[in-house]
Amino acid sequence: MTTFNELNISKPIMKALEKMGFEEATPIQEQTIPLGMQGKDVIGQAQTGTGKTAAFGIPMIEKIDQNVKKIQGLVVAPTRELAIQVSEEIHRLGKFKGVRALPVYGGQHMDRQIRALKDGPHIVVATPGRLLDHIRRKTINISNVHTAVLDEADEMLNMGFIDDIRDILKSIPEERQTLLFSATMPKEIRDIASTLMKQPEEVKVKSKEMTVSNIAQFFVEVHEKQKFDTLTNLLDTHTPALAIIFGRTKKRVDEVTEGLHARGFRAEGIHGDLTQGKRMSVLNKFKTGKIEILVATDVAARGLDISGVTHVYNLDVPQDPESYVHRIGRTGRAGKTGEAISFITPREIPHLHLIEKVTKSKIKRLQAPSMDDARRGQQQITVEKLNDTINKKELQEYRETATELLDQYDSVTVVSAALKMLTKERRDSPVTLTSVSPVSIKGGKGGGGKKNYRGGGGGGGGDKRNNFSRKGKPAGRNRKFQNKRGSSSRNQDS
Ligand SMILES: Nc1ncnc2c1ncn2[C@@H]1O[C@H](COP(=O)(O)OP(=O)(O)OP(=O)(O)O)[C@@H](O)[C@H]1O
Ligand SMILES: [Mg+2]
Repeated sequence: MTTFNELNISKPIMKALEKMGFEEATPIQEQTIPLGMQGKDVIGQAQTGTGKTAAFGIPMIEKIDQNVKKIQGLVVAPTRELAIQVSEEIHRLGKFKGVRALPVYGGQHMDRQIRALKDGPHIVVATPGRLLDHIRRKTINISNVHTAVLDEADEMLNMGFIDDIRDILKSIPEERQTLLFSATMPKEIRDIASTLMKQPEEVKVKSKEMTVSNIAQFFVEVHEKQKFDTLTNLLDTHTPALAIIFGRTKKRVDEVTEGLHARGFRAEGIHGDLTQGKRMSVLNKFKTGKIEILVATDVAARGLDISGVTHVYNLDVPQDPESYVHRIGRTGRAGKTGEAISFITPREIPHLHLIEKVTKSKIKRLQAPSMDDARRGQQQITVEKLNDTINKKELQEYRETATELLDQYDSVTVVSAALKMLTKERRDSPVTLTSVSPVSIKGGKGGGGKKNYRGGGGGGGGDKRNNFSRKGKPAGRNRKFQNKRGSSSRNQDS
């Protein structure tokens, strides 16, 4: 157990860490912050939700001279939402040092971005495409950058951004420090990545599994045509506080969202075809609990840190094991628990075994719940509400009417009627989704570079200890904490 004090972190950042409620460093932080502060290039791999952002953020902020109004640190991340989130975390960490971070991403007005860039941020957190745009138009000056970070490096290289990343890094002085982080780092990608770095130190937090142990992993075997009914039965049985449902395509996400509305769920979809404004508003609604279900493509699979996500459903099994690791990693973060349930069609069972083998984790079979199970799940919520009301003991003014009712009917009838009134009635509107074809092992990713999984790809670091301690921040489901985070986080885009 290492406290941040022992890592020689400066006073203003210590103050920020205290404010954020971080008490001890996580294993990846403990191992990479000292290397980062020595100026070394680092490849850092650790499981999802174990604090990699602060692991690269802290050393980067330490090196910033806040009196120099030039971009000195650059973080590149694969999606817009992630760029915003990382920028916010850096803002929180660097606040007392006076370090300013700016997210720069596509879908935002160029003019506004250019103005914000002229304002002299110390750190820019960008998506690769938009950053290159600025570099080519000479509307960004990154010639003073001394620290560059590739967050979710494997994903960016996987997506074919390698040339873009090379071009970006070419615009930065060669004597820079380069940090590269992800929960997954297949060997091929690690080899490519290391060509961008100088004798990188590799830190892989040791663990048997690629996934954190606080995510309970299940699968249901289900035919394509039954997926939607099984999904709503599961939702009614599990009654998640916040759930993310991953679908394979944008169309799939739209159809599932519509279907969920038809059955009375508060759900919204997020994918790459939506306007940036819509993407942000959907995510904000989810973060603040205004909707309980986020239906998403893989655009939401990497890095997003939404506190209070209790369940992840893979309505369609992900194409590769890395994607599985990241998707399910949207729950079970910062030491909290979560559940991940993957829908597997009979033909996809071999693919499931491949995922188990590569991630070295056991995915347990779950019996698909029946309509009756779902109904009981919903009634259970009502019973909990009733229990709460009984415990509050503010029932005096209802007693007389209650007694009158009990003179007329037997008690089971009265309670049944009350339960019926209070329970969300299932709407069984028929929903038909357009079928997606099963994933096959040979399929690879969009026909592109097949990976050799035999080597095990490397277990994302795991902390057996998982000893997150966050002062005053309760663990487990907690909407209040969620709301607090959601509203306190500064959105520099608006
Ligand atoms: N030392 C710490 N103590 C308590 N909480 C922490 C600590 N470090 C990070 N956290 C919190 O843990 C959560 C997960 O952190 P972060 O998003 O950096 O994980 P990650 O390792 O980057 O995950 P992913 O692989 O999904 O991107 C965040 O809410 C973060 O604020
Ligand atoms: Mg991350």
